[in-house]
Amino acid sequence: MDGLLTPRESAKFVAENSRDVFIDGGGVRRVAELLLAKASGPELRVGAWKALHELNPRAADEAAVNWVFVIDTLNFSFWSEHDEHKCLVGYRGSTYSGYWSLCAAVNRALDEGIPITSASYYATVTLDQVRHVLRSDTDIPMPLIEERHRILNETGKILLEKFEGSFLNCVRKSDKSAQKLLNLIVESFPSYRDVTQFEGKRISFYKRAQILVADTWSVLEGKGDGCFKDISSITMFADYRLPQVLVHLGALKYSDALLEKLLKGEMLSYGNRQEVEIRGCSLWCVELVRDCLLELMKKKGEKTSGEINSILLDYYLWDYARDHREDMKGIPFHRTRCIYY
Ligand SMILES: Nc1nc2c(c(CN[C@H]3C=C[C@H](O)[C@@H]3O)cn2[C@@H]2O[C@H](COP(=O)(O)O)[C@@H](O)[C@H]2O)c(=O)[nH]1
Repeated sequence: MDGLLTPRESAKFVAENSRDVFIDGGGVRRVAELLLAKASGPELRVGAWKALHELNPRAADEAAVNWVFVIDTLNFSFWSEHDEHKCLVGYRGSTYSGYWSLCAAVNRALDEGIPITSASYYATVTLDQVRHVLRSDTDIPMPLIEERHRILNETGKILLEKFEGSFLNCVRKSDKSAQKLLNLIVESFPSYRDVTQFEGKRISFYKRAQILVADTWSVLEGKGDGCFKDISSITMFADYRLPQVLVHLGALKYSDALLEKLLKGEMLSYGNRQEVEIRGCSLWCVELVRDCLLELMKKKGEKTSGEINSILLDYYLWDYARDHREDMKGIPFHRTRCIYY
């Protein structure tokens, strides 16, 4: 698309023109120092994706890649009106909420013999079948079920038409370039086109397309088809959890007016100026944290097993948000109901 800024360019432009969201330099450094202590630990490496998360596939084969594809095709909008009443999915003795409830539901379906990760199935799956696959153990269903059904049909049909029904074929058309794969995803699959306007410019965050590239890199353990030479060009994923944890850690600040609005639980529509500022400043904030962390590591002479990139920082901060839900209760996340994040 002509004149469309990349996610990194978009984030920089938004951060430079933001009125209600601010990056705090001291907070950025404190987050970098928090991460420095973890730099040589088990979390900040590609293997953590499997080691730390029991629902993620163990394998690095075609089926695992197609699991990632259907998960990230549905990886959006899990928040509920009231946090105490939400969709929950019980699976193999544990109960999962939010993003993990999606993974649990998909794994439960596979255990039940429902081929939910096969394009030939979800290209024509019915709404009732999707309701069954994503069913909640509470009376609160997973949000946007109808949209999830529409997107499954749309995406499945395209995967069959263009990539013989397997996302691995799409990966193999990317010449092991993360950026080529990112562009192939947004050109081929409409629901991944996370683009909007800000101050008269066309901007992109591509949250689900970027996390799809990242999760493909992770499930393939950064090897073989997943050995993307430019994986570090992928930025963090502009969702609704990262801004919350960045505010909690003091790296991001909201104006009083915006904070008041979020504390009241007011919805922000997709593409609204304040919603764009939250997403853009969060993305740019993580880029600054990464730069600061790499600087600190150089000074300290810290060596790590692989390159620290924005994906690994994002994964760590997202997991941190999950593990510190109680501590973060006073910090509101922004409520946007959409299919993009
Ligand atoms: N920025 C960022 N956003 C992420 C993820 C993930 C899942 N990735 C994990 C899976 C394997 C890896 O090890 C990652 O740890 C989901 N989301 C987004 O969060 C929101 C759901 O939040 P909650 O309601 O609390 O479950 C929703 O917008 C969803 O799209 C991430 O990693 N980064």
